[in-house]
Amino acid sequence: MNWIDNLRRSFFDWSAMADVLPSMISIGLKNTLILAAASTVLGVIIGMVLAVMGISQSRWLRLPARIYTDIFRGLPAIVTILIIGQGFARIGRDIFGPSPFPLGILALSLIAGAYIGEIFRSGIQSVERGQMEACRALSMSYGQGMRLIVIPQGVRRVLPALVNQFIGNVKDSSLVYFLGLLASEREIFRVGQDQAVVTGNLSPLLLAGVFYLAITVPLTHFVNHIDARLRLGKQGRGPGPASGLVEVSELAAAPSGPHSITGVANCDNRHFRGGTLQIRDLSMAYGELEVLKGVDLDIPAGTVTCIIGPSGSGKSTLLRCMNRLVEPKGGDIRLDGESILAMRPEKLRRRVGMVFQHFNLFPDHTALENVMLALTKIKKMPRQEARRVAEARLADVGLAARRDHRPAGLSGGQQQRVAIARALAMDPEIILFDEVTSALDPELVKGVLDLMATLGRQGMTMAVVTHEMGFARRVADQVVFMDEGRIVEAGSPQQIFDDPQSVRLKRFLAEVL
Ligand SMILES: Nc1ncnc2c1ncn2[C@@H]1O[C@H](COP(=O)(O)OP(=O)(O)OP(=O)(O)O)[C@@H](O)[C@H]1O
Repeated sequence: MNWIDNLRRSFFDWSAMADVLPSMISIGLKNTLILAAASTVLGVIIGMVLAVMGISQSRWLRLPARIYTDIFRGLPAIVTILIIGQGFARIGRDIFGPSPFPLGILALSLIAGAYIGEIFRSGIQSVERGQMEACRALSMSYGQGMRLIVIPQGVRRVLPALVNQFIGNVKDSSLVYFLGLLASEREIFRVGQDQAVVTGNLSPLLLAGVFYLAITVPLTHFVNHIDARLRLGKQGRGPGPASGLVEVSELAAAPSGPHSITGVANCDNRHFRGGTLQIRDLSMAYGELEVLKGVDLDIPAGTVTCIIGPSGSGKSTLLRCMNRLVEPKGGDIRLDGESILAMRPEKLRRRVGMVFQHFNLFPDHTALENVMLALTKIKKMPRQEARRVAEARLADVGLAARRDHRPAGLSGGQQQRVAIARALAMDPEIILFDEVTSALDPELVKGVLDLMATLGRQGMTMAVVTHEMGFARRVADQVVFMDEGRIVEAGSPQQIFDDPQSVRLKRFLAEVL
């Protein structure tokens, strides 16, 4: 059993470990943490700049970011550390004095920055486009949308990868000893190695290994825990997302009865001040593709206009022109007589709200926070007042009890009703609904349509792109049939559904009814 004895002497010399332990903690651990933390912080700053440059529209910003990343990711860490630490030693001495420690931090930061930049860039680009659309529809500028929603969401998504990078820096910090650190600047590895030379065995290095693991393993698990917490949030009181049928029975059991949404009784007396839209000779193209070709349409105040037509006929594009999520190529749209093309888009979108097919709720925010966000950040409402308004709007859509739930904890129908509450909270004169029930399971469609019908009765001006012909027939004041970028027919539901004139509309109705 000689080899067991050898192993024990090499790795488990307890007295050698005990001797090195104090300097391992007071010198090695301290310096390793300083190197790793400082280079991660600097790396995050460099990485954030690189990420913003990397997603910029300008290739003159993208190109240097790309070159930087390729160089510092491509070089082995030790090469960068030696080039920076020794190549710039004189400048380093002039700036920082004799210690190579700051240059070591700089070298680690430059390496980390390249990786962190890529992490941030992919995180930001992984945020769905709909999130920015929702921000813009809530009258945020591009910068506000990035700052308040897209970047925080992207960063949260890459939190585990960032911590991996910190762990990488903890490990890479062991390479800085090549620069010839002063005794008091040694990191964990160097302290262990020096002592290993003195004792003639590897026990101090084994202890160094244990120190590295003691830093990195708990950190990984802690971050996984935080990540799960951030993703799912604190689930609010009451049941989680129940089956669709449970939700339907919840709605039916609500105080105001099955034909309106919970709490709508509270706002049945409400009357919206709807605005008027006049669309004249509107055209719009995506590059060469002409999508709208001279559209004329009047949407009177307090009325519901349903826009129907085959896929690709330009319905969503027409809607998006009304709040300038896309810019028309020609023609004009007037809101209460004033051309929307002359307005600042953010100002226009306060007056013209929008609800999307895929809800586009902010996943890191509870239902209440989703509704409050634009009130506090855009309308600059005091928090207490914003909270009161948001609670009232959530009650209007029957979701008072679920205000502390995040979108992931709500059914599709509930998410869509939160999205409607979010649009309503801004007090718009007009709301645009873009196929808002198309992504919902069949049993949840009715709750959302009933809510929209109630809003229509209360005088909200609404433009609704829909495939729900029953809803259009029942609720619309006018129905507009579009095909190939033109309005082919418009009229009352009776005219459109019972007495279609054009061959195209007859064929469309034969397909869908
Ligand atoms: N961002 C875009 N870039 C390029 N083309 C687009 C874009 N968005 C839409 N289109 C094209 O414009 C045309 C009209 O699209 P639009 O979404 O307005 O139609 P729609 O009637 O709403 O269709 P659907 O009912 O399928 O949503 C389609 O041919 C579509 O492929």
